[in-house]
Amino acid sequence: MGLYKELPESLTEVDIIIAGGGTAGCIVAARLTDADPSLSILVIERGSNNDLPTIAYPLFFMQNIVPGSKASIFYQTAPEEQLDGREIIVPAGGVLGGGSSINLMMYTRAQRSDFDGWGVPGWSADEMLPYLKKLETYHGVDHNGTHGHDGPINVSTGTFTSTRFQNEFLSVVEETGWPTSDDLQNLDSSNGIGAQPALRYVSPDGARQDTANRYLHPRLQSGTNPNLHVLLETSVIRVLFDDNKRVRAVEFTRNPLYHDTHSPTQTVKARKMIVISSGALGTPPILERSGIGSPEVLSRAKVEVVVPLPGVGAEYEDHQLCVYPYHSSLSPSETADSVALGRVDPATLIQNNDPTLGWNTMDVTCKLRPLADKDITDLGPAFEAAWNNDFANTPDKPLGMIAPVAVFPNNPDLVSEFGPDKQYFSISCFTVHPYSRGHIHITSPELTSPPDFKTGFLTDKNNLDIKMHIWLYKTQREIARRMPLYRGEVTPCHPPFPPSSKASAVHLNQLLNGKVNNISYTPQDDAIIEQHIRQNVSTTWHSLGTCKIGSVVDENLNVYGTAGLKIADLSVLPGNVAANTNNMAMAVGEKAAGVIIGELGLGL
Ligand SMILES: Cc1cc2nc3c(=O)[nH]c(=O)nc-3n(C[C@H](O)[C@H](O)[C@H](O)COP(=O)(O)OP(=O)(O)OC[C@H]3O[C@@H](n4cnc5c(N)ncnc54)[C@H](O)[C@@H]3O)c2cc1C
Repeated sequence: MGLYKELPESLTEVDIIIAGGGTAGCIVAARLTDADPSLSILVIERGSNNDLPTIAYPLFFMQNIVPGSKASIFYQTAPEEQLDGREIIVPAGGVLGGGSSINLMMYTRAQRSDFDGWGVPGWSADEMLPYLKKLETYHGVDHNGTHGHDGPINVSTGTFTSTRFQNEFLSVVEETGWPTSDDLQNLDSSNGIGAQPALRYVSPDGARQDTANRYLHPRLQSGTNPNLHVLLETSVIRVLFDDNKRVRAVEFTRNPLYHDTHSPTQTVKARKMIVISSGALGTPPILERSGIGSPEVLSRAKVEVVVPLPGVGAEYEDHQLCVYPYHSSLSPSETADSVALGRVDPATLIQNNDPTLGWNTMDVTCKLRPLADKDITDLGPAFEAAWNNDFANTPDKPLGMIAPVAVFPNNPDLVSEFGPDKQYFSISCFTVHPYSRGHIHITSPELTSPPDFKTGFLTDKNNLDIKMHIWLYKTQREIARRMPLYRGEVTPCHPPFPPSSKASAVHLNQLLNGKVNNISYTPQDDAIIEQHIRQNVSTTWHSLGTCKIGSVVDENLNVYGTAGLKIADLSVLPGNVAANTNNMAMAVGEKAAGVIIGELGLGL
């Protein structure tokens, strides 16, 4: 099996090197070796194999991002003034399979207008649909043939759903006036706006569907792809070029996280191509260490310029997340609190083959935009102008996504006073087309130097992103209050409204009586919400756009000014998408493989 922790001495040169064995990288490798098994391919992955129990069982997803986990890379920003001076930590996948091995497995697809809005040849919704279908075996209802039925990634409800929680949330969304459907991910139904019962990257028998297990390992194990090689626990430092700026080789070293002794720098040559696939936060540093990037950044970092490309590492985007927990009348068998709050030993669940093991706690997928004009005008003239410009005429463009989870996801100490038998739910809200941008750049040629990273969250000059969050806060809270299982807000995790405010948090013994009226918020309340968001907004782990098509790569993913160098990961997205981003990363992998197969004439 071609899975190594040390490069075999015989392997000094291959046809194609893939720098990063993450979500997209595993797909590129698998599709290329299928197209031509004689092609020698080397994937170099910074992390370990993905054979950990926290990865195998969907329920334990949070364990992959707790501090100290080796399954994630923790990219840390400098203090960000607009976020109350906080240093934000953005985890990304750090094992084989990348984000797909550690993520929350929520299945959503980008909107038709996301693809079409880019205006990039080959990347429209209709042109990308074949790739979206190719990657999946969809176990939901497929009304109009827009889903795939024989791809590697199973999309299903998994082995458990918290049905009462799901039904109550969907009913309130529908009563409020948004559509609900069994499939909002087909690029067209209800313009993709509204809510649906969640599907996940989990097989019907409860296995996580990451791209390492679903694309790469079967080829490594089958014996039919002897020229596919995967080097684990090894970091790519940079790409080396010849005098014509054609790629020649990759420089790499063993990852000190896994190897005690100092490792020398090694190189491996690429005959045909190098594909960088190290993710939106991992790819720009590799390019910059290779001399590709903004001349100012490179000069500060003391790296010689090979190709000046100011777009590298610029324009960092993420979705920006706030999570609001609630007290509930749910029973222990309807939430994941037993695991999250340490009330049950995970080993017991495994021993009992508990159905919740194949669950990710998120039972509804929801993309919302305001129903009433007043909601827009209430957010002020600058927001109204932005809405009219960017949203009003694009009816499938949501303002945000709202994901209810049947668990208390914060520090257990915050709810210990309420006793060991209490159950919670939370509503996660994230903006999907934020206006703010950040950046990631190297600060030296060394792999080990911390990057200059800023998320830039909430830095847009007209405060439009914070307005979206204020709308999301009020909207999700009205939905929560109308669910019969709602029993009030978990106070430390909501804006600290004073007791005199009509918006102050409550803790109830029973559901809200009679007709529930919307809370009316004063300007002081809005200021308190804003401050709370600045103090709490965080990553949705949806990093993208740091090496955009049109700025760093062309539509065939070639890095401008070089030959034989491509990028295949979420750094290439020219704009944001109103979806969780795993689907897009897999689609980029499929698309990149299709382009390379065509260019190299493989499988003809
Ligand atoms: C905690 C978390 C939860 C998420 N939840 C969801 C969800 O529920 N649904 C959803 O759709 N999306 C979710 N996402 C987002 C989604 O998983 C990512 O957008 C997607 O996986 C990114 O794919 P990628 O190929 O661009 O990069 P990645 O999958 O991150 O791949 C990059 C790979 O490169 C490796 N690498 C980095 N630097 C180097 C180097 N120098 N040398 C060698 N290798 C390197 C990394 O270890 C990694 O394996 C989540 C992400 C995270 C982190």
